Amino acid sequence: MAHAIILMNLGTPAEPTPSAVRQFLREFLSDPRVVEIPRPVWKLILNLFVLPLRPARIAPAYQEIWNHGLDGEAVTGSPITYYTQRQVALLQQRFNDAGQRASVSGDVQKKEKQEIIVAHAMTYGAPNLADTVARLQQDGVSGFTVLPLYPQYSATTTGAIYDQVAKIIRASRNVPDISVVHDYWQHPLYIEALANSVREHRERNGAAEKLLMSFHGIPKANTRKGDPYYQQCCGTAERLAAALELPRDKWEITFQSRFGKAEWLQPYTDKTLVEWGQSGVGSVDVICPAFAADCLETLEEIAVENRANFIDAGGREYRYIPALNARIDHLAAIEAIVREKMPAGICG
Ligand SMILES: C=CC1=C(C)c2cc3[nH]c(cc4nc(cc5[nH]c(cc1n2)c(C)c5CCC(=O)O)C(CCC(=O)O)=C4C)c(C)c3C=C
Ligand SMILES: [Fe+2]
Ligand SMILES: [Fe+2]
Repeated sequence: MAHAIILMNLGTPAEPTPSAVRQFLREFLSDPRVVEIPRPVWKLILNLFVLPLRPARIAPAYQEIWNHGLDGEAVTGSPITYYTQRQVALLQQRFNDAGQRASVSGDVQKKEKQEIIVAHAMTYGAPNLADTVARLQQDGVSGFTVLPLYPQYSATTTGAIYDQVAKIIRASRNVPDISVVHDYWQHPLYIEALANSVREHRERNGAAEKLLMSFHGIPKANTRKGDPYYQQCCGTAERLAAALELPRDKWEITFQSRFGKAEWLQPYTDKTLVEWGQSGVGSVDVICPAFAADCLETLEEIAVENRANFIDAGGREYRYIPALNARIDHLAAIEAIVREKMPAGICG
């Protein structure tokens, strides 16, 4: 008997080409969890405007981040996949080491010990969750703990993963023993890892005048309808600021990656940086706590596009603090979050 931990993130195109980006966006943007516009209207917009035009515009940005790492990391392929695979390998190692320690100390009888297998899946693109679960079942896995790598719950991200789990359950006669972590926006080890990353960054570069915490946005209407994402982002930001003992005028929370014409969560990251540059803020550190791995939205939109927004508006120094990626304290947080969700009695 074995138990599997599946780390999930959003996904990415198979290649940085317009046709692969189109294929990825078609799957992603067809999910009613992501875009809530009535289906017939959205289908028209998607097929007439978004899919014919956006891939050619976005593919060059994907080309820039492909094989691109921060701090000298030798990233291959799309960074989000690379870092998720690193997280899988390091988490597997942690469970193997813990299992070995338990065997040596005699805590676990050999016959009781369950093998823990760590894998990853992407909500869109490859590898998908259904194929991953089926493959693991063939390898003898009977129980699953799914960790959406989204610290803050949103129906657009974590909700979409619950849908995919529900689909697997609906299609099963002997339904798998499967549980999903709902959120971890206030987990002390997650907050500690974020705070450590800011502290280390400041030790190397000095502290900027302001710390900007930029979260991926969602439409404002989703919050009005009950999506807790906004409140959870604010909760993470306040806890991070408290851990760093930052006075309120030294940090700000903003929302990035607006898509379409509707109003999204505010303040917007790009507008804030322009305002700061124009109003004499000289230096800014930017962290993106909602992203467990660096990806297009951090490496391009934050580290490149928004740097230009700030500098062009008069800002002097702009520093992006990398996502938690494969940091040891991030893996410690992930391990703790998963262990808290795993059924009692499973050890590894
Ligand atoms: C259309 C609406 C979108 C919503 C709602 C949305 C929410 C959301 N997304 C992430 C995390 C990521 N998004 C990424 C890329 C991306 N996101 C959207 C749109 C929405 N996201 C698009 C169209 C794209 C693709 C790029 C583009 O065309 O602009 C990624 C990066 C993937 C990669 O390949 O690197 C991540 C990660 C969160 C956390 C979130 C809501 C909380
Ligand atoms: Fe997104
Ligand atoms: Fe974006």
